[in-house]
Amino acid sequence: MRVCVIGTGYVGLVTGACLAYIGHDVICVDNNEAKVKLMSSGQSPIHEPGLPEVMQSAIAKGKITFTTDIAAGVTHGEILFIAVGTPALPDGQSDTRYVEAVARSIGEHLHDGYRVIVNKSTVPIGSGDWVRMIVMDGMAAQGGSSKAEFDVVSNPEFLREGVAVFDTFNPDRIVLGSSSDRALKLMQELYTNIINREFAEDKTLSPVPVVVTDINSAEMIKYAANAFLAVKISFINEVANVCDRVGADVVEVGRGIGLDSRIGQKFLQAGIGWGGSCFGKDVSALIHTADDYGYNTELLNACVKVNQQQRVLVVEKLQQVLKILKGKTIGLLGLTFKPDTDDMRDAPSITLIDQLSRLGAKVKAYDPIVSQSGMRDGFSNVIVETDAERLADGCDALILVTDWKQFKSLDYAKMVPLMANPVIIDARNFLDRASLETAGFKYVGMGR
Ligand SMILES: NC(=O)c1ccc[n+]([C@@H]2O[C@H](COP(=O)([O-])OP(=O)(O)OC[C@H]3O[C@@H](n4cnc5c(N)ncnc54)[C@H](O)[C@@H]3O)[C@@H](O)[C@H]2O)c1
Ligand SMILES: O=c1ccn([C@@H]2O[C@H](COP(=O)(O)OP(=O)(O)O[C@H]3O[C@H](CO)[C@@H](O)[C@H](O)[C@H]3O)[C@@H](O)[C@H]2O)c(=O)[nH]1
Repeated sequence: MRVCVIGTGYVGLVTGACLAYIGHDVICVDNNEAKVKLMSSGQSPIHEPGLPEVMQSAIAKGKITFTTDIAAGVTHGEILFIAVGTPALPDGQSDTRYVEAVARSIGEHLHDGYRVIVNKSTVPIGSGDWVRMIVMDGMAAQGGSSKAEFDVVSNPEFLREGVAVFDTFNPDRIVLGSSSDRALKLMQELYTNIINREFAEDKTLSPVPVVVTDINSAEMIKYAANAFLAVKISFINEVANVCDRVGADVVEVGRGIGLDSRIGQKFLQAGIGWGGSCFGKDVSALIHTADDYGYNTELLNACVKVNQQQRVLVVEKLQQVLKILKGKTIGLLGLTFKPDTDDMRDAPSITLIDQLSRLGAKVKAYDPIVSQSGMRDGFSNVIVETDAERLADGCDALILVTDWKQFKSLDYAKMVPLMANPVIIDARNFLDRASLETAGFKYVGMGR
């Protein structure tokens, strides 16, 4: 099928490349010229395992092209995906201005035929009708000459960064929200190979469940899923804080409760709290939507508060060991919000850098992906080292911030003599306490 994906970030590029890989004819549109140039040469502007291979294979087969020309994309696609960012505004509500610009532009370039316009971006509940209205406005701007027809579908995305390609070929479910049978039929056809697990790791599994529902419910499913996961993490972090006080080990507790099939083992890793581009903004947007209707989301407010406290708690643990942080050098192991990505949006490391700098400490960092030049404006005070031993050199403490798997096998014994003070705060409960203590570290975990 002919597909156009508008917005080639973590979601749009992965979606476009994977759909092209399975045989669709895809045009990816982005208004960032430098990105389009890079992608056209087969390179991915983001670090996402497996993505360059999928892109290059699709390019070699002539299944995907990249352009800044939205008119070309809109003319080409039977299915038009909107996959631009919806970041949070300062008051917590979703900033839908990029979606609006794209929807208008689609309308301005829709001249004839039938299209399915898909909201892939995470958009506030009610955006389906709003996008329809904006597209119609764009079409009206053609002066009544447009003969095009279209339907809007909500098809929220559930991929995780770092495993985005895997998640696209092995989804837990596909959600389709629409009142149009015609549009729903085309969407099911688009995803047939994925539904039948033809590109899945385990091809013997039964087909991917497809949740066909109304647009509002589809939009709500996305927010509710992220909110539930954020609450689950805040819950285990709260349990960890009680464990710290009573002398229990939250890792054991998580294992013990997670074996209950009603609870499940996943998302029970206590630590520095959740971060990333989605949980914070999506929970805030849901809180904001509820507030628009006069409803106070007590549980979600608490989930956010626990998460904010959890980041600060790591600094408090450091203060308990070192007492004064002014004049101390602290080394951060990891900068990205999670492993296997280059994404630092709402990363806990940023809060740590702010807090530690405010308290007068010097901050150094080492991350397998983020280099000194990759640090965004405002963080020039952070020295990004090129390996973990250089990081340890002269530090009064290390904080394990991101659970990159290569951090498990660092030569910690070699790092101890390099440090002014061999302290490590394992803010993810990721490392082996016994071997670090044998190496000479004072080990501090989270809730254990
Ligand atoms: N990142 C994730 O893991 C994830 C997962 C599920 C859902 N989502 C949702 O998907 C959406 C996109 O997220 P993302 O992380 O991929 O965003 P992103 O910021 O990485 O990418 C957005 C892209 O859109 C482009 N863009 C902006 N305005 C444009 C325009 N007018 N025309 C063409 N291109 C334009 C930008 O240049 C950028 O490349 C958001 O709503 C997000 O909530 C993200
Ligand atoms: O037990 C856990 C699991 C995760 N995290 C943290 O939670 C955050 C989010 O992790 P994860 O969900 O793996 O990453 P994302 O790529 O942000 O994916 C989430 O956000 C996406 C954007 O909406 C959704 O598509 C995904 O389904 C949803 O998992 C990260 O900071 C993790 O370190 C924990 O602290 N403890």
